[in-house]
Amino acid sequence: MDEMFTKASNGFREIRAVGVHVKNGFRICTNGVSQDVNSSHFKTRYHPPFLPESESKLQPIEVGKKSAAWKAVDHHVMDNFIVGVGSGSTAVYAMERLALRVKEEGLKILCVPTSFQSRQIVKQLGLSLTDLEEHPQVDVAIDGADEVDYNMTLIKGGGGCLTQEKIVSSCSQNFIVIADHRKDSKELGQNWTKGIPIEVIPMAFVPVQRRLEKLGGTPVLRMAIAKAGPVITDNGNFIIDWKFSEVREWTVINQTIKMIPGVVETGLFIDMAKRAYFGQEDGSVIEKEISM
Ligand SMILES: O=C[C@H](O)[C@H](O)[C@H](O)COP(=O)(O)O
Repeated sequence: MDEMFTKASNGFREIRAVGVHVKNGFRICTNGVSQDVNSSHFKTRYHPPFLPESESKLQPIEVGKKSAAWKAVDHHVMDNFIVGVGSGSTAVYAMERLALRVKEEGLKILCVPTSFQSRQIVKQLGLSLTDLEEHPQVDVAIDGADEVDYNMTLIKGGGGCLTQEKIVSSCSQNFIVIADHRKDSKELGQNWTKGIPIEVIPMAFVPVQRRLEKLGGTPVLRMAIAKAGPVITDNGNFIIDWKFSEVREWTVINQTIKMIPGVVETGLFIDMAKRAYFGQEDGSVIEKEISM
């Protein structure tokens, strides 16, 4: 495993050396890959077309999601891998790509789902399911995000699946984020304005809301759309969306919120992802990696 990822990183570094000219902060390389020359973090752009031409009927945002998902699956999934499969609309494209690779290349992989949704899709696509009881160590987890800041701190849980997603990604040797370009922010809250999702035990939601109010910002109990009452998570809990008022020290905030009795998990993913793929509307993919 380690050797494989080292090889991949080395491959990127070799690419960096063949730059021919600089445009818009990217070093444009002879092989169609370009890299950021300004950032301390490592940033690569894969130029279109990445997807087959048949994808031209997709909406531009969907092209971005699908390009990012395919790139991540193609780069990071190998034969005999245990793969954590995320939740949400972008993760669906990753699962579809996994199914295609299983069919075309005969890959043998087992999928650990992160929600009822991803478990259903894995089954529908004929992929093989496993769980953390059978495989507590996952080779790679590939999942979407609601927002990703410059430091690769994430907000997740827009679809209410944060707790199982965080458990699976914490068991993964490699956690890869896939998203369309709208999720790529300098600071949290720049593009995602719905707040940080927090999963809470139902009987504790009022005391938790009060404690969150003392931290500043506005905690809002997430209400269901096609059901009376609140959203119920896959774990039978409620979600409070904490609309924060300012950029914070997220590690401290995360620890503070997690210490409130009744809080199950927060949608802040800190120091978990090292690499993110952001799909652009033209089908190109920008990869960001935090250098360790
Ligand atoms: O609870 C949902 C998950 O955290 C999703 O991964 C996240 O909301 C991103 O979803 P989408 O890919 O649909 O934007």
